[in-house]
Amino acid sequence: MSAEIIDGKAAAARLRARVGEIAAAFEAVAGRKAGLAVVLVGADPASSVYVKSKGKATVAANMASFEHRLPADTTEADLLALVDALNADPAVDGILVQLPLPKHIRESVVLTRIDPDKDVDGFHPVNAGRLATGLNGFVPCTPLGCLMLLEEQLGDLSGLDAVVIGRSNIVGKPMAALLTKASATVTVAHSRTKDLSSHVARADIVVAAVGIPHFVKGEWIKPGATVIDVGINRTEDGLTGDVDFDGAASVAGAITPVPGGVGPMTIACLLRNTIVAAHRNAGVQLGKDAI
Ligand SMILES: Nc1nc2c(c(=O)[nH]1)N[C@@H](CN(C=O)c1ccc(C(=O)N[C@@H](CCC(=O)O)C(=O)O)cc1)CN2
Repeated sequence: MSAEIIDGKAAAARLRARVGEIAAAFEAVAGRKAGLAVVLVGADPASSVYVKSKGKATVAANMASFEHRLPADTTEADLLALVDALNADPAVDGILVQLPLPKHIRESVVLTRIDPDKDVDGFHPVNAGRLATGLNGFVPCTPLGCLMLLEEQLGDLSGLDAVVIGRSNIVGKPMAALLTKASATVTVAHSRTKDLSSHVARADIVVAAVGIPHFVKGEWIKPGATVIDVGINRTEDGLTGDVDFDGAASVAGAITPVPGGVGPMTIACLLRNTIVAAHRNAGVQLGKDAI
């Protein structure tokens, strides 16, 4: 193995600590804690663990956590009523509805009901539009975490060739927008891309977000490239990413592991978005480069 292993756990711990400092200062000025409401419908085991981790991390970062666990047969109307109540609650700066939702609830209807200024997940079309047009809004946590890891690793990304594999609203599309904003030259590849390996072979940065274990082969990677693996696939062999880690690590310059790479950055960036939301909602100034 020649690649440097990018330690997402350590980067996330640093970001969480920084958010905690800013949140303590916010409380002193605003006279209240910043607040994050997390809503879980049903009892999917992985989602349940993520929601618990979010609550713990929120409290550890000096913010208030409001957890709402609803039964799996909750109606869409009842969930929307809860979102309306959270939108109107001045103690709540950020709202997150854990995905996936049960099949009888329309995800897009629920996500577009969240007040865009409390949408710390960055999934509302208003925030997607803000990101696409370079306006200030909330950026989805996983791609924001990937960008932070990339900038920590490489510094300025301008002029670099980047391939994003996957075009979901949650990761692929916002990741491509963030890399474009950082002046990288971006290719968005997906399941219908012809000759994917030739695109990957040109890339200085590869972001894999396809949801297929070991989909990206080591022999596709350009020597010295930086590889960001967003995949979290539960297989018989345990948790694996979308990249053939051993193969890619033997040629890449740097690579994120799974677990311990991008995943921990998702929750750290959620805290980051929440403290930013709190400052905006309370009209308290936050330095441009504070976080
Ligand atoms: N409303 C949202 N729903 C979902 C999101 C999201 O950002 N907003 N992302 C994922 C799940 N997720 C957070 O919600 C999440 C996924 C993974 C991790 C993480 O730290 N993973 C660890 C491994 C942990 C494990 O064993 O499962 C790692 O990669 O090291 C944190 C958060 C879908 N839903």
